[in-house]
Amino acid sequence: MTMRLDYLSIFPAYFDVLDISLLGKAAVNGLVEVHAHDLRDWTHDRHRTVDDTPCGGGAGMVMKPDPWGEAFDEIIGTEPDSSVHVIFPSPSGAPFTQSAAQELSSAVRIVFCCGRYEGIDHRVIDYARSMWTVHEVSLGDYVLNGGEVAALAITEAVVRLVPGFMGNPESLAEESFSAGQDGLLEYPLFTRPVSWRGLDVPEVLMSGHHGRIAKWRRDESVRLTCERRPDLTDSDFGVPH
Ligand SMILES: CN1CCN(Cc2ccc(Cn3ccc4ccc(-c5n[nH]c(N)c5C#N)cc43)cc2)CC1
Repeated sequence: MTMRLDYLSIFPAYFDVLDISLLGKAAVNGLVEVHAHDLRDWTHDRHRTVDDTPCGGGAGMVMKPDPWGEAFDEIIGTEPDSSVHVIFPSPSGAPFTQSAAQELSSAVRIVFCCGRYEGIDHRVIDYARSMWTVHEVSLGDYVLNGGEVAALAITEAVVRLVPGFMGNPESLAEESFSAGQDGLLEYPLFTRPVSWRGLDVPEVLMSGHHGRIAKWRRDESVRLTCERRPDLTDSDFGVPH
């Protein structure tokens, strides 16, 4: 089943990068189909205007609803369809998580609505909710200038989970935030040479003793998680929930 990805933005060139690397290969293999659209193609004035001043006053500009509505009609259609997932990256969105990426990896169609300025007229989101499955998501607690970078990050997190995308699906099982790791951060990784600029690979990893190696890796994951992500640990026992 091919996953269709659409990107609506006033900077559609952001998504040219999706033609390279693994994502480009997935497109070639027919796993994903990528379409980037310039929102200004649905404006009708000489200046191709997409923004206006905020009702009620305030700083900056707000994206007008009209171009979004006309773009939706042409790109998605005018009939409700809950199988279409419409993603609005937003600083006020719910934190995007690995489980959200996992859920979206089985979607047949995802449309990314990349806002700019101070954001998109809220009626656009309300309309989309009346038609499709809408996700207002945030990458994290820092401010970006628009939704494009978030759309690229979410795309990579989702598409790499699509069956057939990753050459070695086993590598997905051992990742941070994936269910199999009990919510722990990944342990430190090493490869050859064994000694590099006076720094050596931990001896246990060269011992060939799989039990000791597994214990060292688990201990390192717990240590790192307690140090860097106490929010993921249970303070009573120092281990993840
Ligand atoms: C009255 N004030 C009240 C505070 N706001 C705050 C504000 C609103 C928009 C923008 C710029 N912008 C426009 C579209 C858009 C989408 C995503 C993101 C985004 N930022 N950080 C993430 N993790 C993001 C994601 N994902 C930013 C975006 C910046 C700051 C301004 C108006």
